[in-house]
Amino acid sequence: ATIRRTEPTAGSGDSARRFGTQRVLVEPDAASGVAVMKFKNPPVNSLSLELLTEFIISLEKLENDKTFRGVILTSDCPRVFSAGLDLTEMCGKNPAHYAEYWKAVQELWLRLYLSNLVLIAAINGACPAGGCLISLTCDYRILADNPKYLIGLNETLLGIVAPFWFKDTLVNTIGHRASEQALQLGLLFLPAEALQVGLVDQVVPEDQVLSTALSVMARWMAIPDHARQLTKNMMRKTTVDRLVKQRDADIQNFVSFISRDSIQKSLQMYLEKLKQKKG
Ligand SMILES: CC/C=C\C/C=C\C/C=C/C=C/CC(=O)SCCNC(=O)CCNC(=O)[C@H](O)C(C)(C)COP(=O)(O)OP(=O)(O)OC[C@H]1O[C@@H](n2cnc3c(N)ncnc32)[C@H](O)[C@@H]1OP(=O)(O)O
Repeated sequence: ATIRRTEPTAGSGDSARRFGTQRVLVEPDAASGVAVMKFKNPPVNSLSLELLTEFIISLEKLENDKTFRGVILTSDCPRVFSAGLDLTEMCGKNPAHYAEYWKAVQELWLRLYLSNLVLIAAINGACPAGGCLISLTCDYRILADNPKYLIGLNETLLGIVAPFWFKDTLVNTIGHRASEQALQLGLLFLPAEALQVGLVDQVVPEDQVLSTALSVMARWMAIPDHARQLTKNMMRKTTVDRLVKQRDADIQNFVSFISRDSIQKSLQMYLEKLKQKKG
């Protein structure tokens, strides 16, 4: 993927020179040190290998540019933040592909979860499974108050199982008992329920998600970076190390689990159901 610069937005000067890749738009504002990263992989921002790769490249570019201290993650696709992992990457492929794909999923989580940036999820659409995981890696989550925008780790509804580091991320956010129930039942929470259980930090009207994210960002960026980053690291490093210590085993575990005929069948059936739903 190549990073492309696009023309500055009207009346904004250099600080808003947008850049990004085909599937990840980056709207940087150097003056405030905040960049907005938008997933743009229509129709539902499914986390394809390409999107994961482009996301990692764009995130790394922002992390390496000391101008930026905070990033807001949001969607350029209407009604959907992200539909989660791209199911077509996990069925009908070969073990080598599954391994490559899962390594990219791990990489995205590792980079986001321990990022030195302030990360705020401006959730402007449905946020199941992998989409929910991305929002959980952020420091703060704002969800649009729309009953269609469900959020949760619903893997069991597909007949699959969220891996331990998905589980750990959820437990770190909503606690063990709430996670135990949410994961086993594959719960997708309504905005008010997500707020109540602590899955999101704020629920606001749809047209206030981004402005709210910007004002929350200002509050987080008022904290001296070094102190905040060391504190974030203290809170999250044990969780991250659990995966780092067994990354290859986790990949092998994924490949053997996802390659099972029974799992392939349930993923195919789930995809078919998604397509019938429209018919
Ligand atoms: C012990 C454990 C060991 C190892 C680990 C084992 C297993 C791995 C664990 C995996 C973790 C997985 C996490 C995941 O993210 S799996 C993906 C789960 N995602 C979902 O369940 C969401 C499915 N999608 C939806 O619910 C809806 O699409 C929606 C609410 C997001 C949006 O609804 P819309 O009505 O707006 O859009 P649709 O008509 O449903 O979809 C449009 C289009 O997109 C296709 N599509 C939707 N979601 C996905 C997806 N996740 N991947 C690929 N494609 C997707 C859908 O089929 C439609 O396609 P067509 O236009 O009909 O071609």
